[in-house]
Amino acid sequence: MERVLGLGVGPLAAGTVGLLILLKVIQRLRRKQNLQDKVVVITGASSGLGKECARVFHAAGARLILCGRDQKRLQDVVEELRNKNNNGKIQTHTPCTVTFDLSSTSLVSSAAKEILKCHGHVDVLINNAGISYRGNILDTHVSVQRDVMETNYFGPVALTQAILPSMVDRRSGHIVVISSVQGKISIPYRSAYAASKHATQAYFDCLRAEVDRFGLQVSVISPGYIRTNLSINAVTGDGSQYGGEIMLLLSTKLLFSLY
Ligand SMILES: NC(=O)C1=CN([C@@H]2O[C@H](COP(=O)(O)OP(=O)(O)OC[C@H]3O[C@@H](n4cnc5c(N)ncnc54)[C@H](OP(=O)(O)O)[C@@H]3O)[C@@H](O)[C@H]2O)C=CC1
Ligand SMILES: CCCCCCCCCCCCCCCC(=O)OCC(=O)COP(=O)(O)O
Repeated sequence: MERVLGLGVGPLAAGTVGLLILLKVIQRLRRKQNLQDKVVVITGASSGLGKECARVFHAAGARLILCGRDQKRLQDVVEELRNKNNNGKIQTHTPCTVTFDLSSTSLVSSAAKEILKCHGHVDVLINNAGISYRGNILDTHVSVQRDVMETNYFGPVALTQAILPSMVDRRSGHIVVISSVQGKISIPYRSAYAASKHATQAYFDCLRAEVDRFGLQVSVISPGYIRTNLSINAVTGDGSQYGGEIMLLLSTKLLFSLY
């Protein structure tokens, strides 16, 4: 009996592992298939995480709407994607662009109309754009606290609320927001940023609970540190740009040139 069991366990384990791998492959293929022709909006698509998302979703065949404040930078991303060779396996689409400043919430609703005009609806909204802040609370103007909140919190809220009714009407849509570990844990000298991400976490958690009945999905993504331009572009307590890594870069270059 033991020998029979012994003989049976090896093939059974191998078969199970094989089945699990097959399941994973099918799941991955289905996920990719699901993105074919889907209308995906990405804010902050000119740089960092947003640009990387654009590459991945474009390669999966999504119809992208790329957003940011600078048309030229967005157009550069569009050109990069158009020149990508995907071996013809997946049908890709040239992305549209919509340029607007998320911190001017009064402009967001007209931007949302422009977004909805591109393909008539939105399947996935990725609220990614954001800015960082570095400063001591004692030296930070309240206006800076407010500015960070406008971009990181009220901007995504306004855009989400402008797109949401069309998703509810279709009983379909996925809203994603890029928060941060700092949406869960606060660390010193990052008050405005951590506060904006905590607010983001709370708002989108509420939204998830409210729109589940319409079949809509809401995901809050909380990354740790990723090397992008975020730190360089951080605002400081007086509203000026931090640019810390540029200074580090310049001083290293200067040291090398002196040497
Ligand atoms: N990098 C990291 O370590 C982490 C980042 N995150 C989050 O990821 C998101 C993306 O950051 P990351 O890619 O790192 O940063 P980047 O600085 O590389 O990109 C930020 C993007 O946001 C856009 N943006 C900034 N301000 C505005 C505005 N007022 N209106 C419209 N667009 C704006 C920028 O576009 P443009 O300037 O052209 O308008 C740019 O495309 C942010 O929400 C950030 O908080 C979360 C955790 C870790
Ligand atoms: C047993 C004790 C455990 C204590 C754990 C404390 C862990 C604190 C971790 C804090 C991680 C923060 C990750 C932040 C991710 C993020 O949003 O990064 C971007 C920025 O913070 C903004 O960039 P900047 O470089 O300007 O800070």
